[in-house]
Amino acid sequence: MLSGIRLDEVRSLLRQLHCRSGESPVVEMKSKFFELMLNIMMRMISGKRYYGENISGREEQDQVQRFREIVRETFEVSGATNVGDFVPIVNWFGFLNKKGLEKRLVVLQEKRDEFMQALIDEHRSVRPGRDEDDHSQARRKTMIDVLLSLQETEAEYYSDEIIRGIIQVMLSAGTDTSAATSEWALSLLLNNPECLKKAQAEIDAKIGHNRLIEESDLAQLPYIHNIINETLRMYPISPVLAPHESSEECSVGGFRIPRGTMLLVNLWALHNSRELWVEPDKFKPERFAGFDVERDRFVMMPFGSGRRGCPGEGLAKRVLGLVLGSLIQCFEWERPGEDMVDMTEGTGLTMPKARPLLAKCTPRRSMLKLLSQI
Ligand code: HEM
Repeated sequence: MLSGIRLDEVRSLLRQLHCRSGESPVVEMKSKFFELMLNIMMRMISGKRYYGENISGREEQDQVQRFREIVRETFEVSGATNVGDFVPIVNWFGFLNKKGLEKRLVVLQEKRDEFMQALIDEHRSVRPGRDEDDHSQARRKTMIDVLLSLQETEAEYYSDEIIRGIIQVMLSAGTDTSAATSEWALSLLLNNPECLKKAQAEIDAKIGHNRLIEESDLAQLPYIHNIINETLRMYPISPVLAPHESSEECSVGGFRIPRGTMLLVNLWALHNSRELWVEPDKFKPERFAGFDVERDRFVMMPFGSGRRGCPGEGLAKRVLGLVLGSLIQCFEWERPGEDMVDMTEGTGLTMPKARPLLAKCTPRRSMLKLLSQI
């Protein structure tokens, strides 16, 4: 669903990277991935893009500025881990600080609500015409349109408040996560050029140079999947998953867990354990060739597991495959100098790289004709 939007946005990134003639070949990729994921998500939600080309008009510019401001503040506030959430006694000492953060969150939530409500109202006033044929309706239908149709039949559940909540959770859980994973993956490939060559060879053999990769090609590109899995194993975006709470008293690994206890799963330790993985600190996408999703379910779970596992897993894997596959198909990627890419982990809501990735990007000769046509 909405795969045309994802393809269009990835092609816009390819165009940007190609049309840099005269500029340095070294590109800062962190912001490129983040803006790409935000554009993909907002176009699927509302049909609008807020970064890059094709943004014109005074009113549109104002809306863009407001959206970017909200995004900046959201990630700034959510990146500020509040230690008191995990160790409540700290709140006794940092009471004033906590109040300050809470106040910022309340003000930010008001701004977000106002922005999202305006989008919902706009969609409500221009619903896809009932006299349009099925094909053009499907083309124009955004997630807000779908949620508003559900509101017509299940008004109590699909209230505007719930729709605003769904938009917000998709933006905060579904953009930074995919952007950061793309950045870790490309960084790992720059440090392991033999894996990059192998991925390129797979794409050349299965897709060739006469057309660009599409999502439907991903099933034929197992090595790209292996790269994504290996990246998520080594650099899981939520290293301790989201905090869970026992709804009943239970037992975990022989320990009695009272009802209402916060439980953090140390995913990073599981993914990097020497007992479970051979040479866990080495980037070896090949290790996933014989991976059995069912058998190895609790050894590798970058998207969590069970009822509260990530509902965006399928979408994330499709987007990551399309983005990485397209970048590898169209460009040669190298480190800007002799030094290895610094893989130090930073702090934040989703585990970011401490230093944004700089990469040398040159269009592949065999892809120049196609790149000049997009
Ligand atoms: C590489 C990309 C992504 C990774 C690694 C990831 C990972 C995770 C993890 C680890 C959790 C917590 C699961 C748990 O505690 O058991 C989670 C929750 C969630 N994710 Fe993702 N995610 C990604 C992309 C997405 C996308 C694209 C969306 C939406 C379109 C999304 C929506 C959500 C939501 C709504 C939750 C909360 C689920 C709940 O609490 O019931 N995620 N994700």
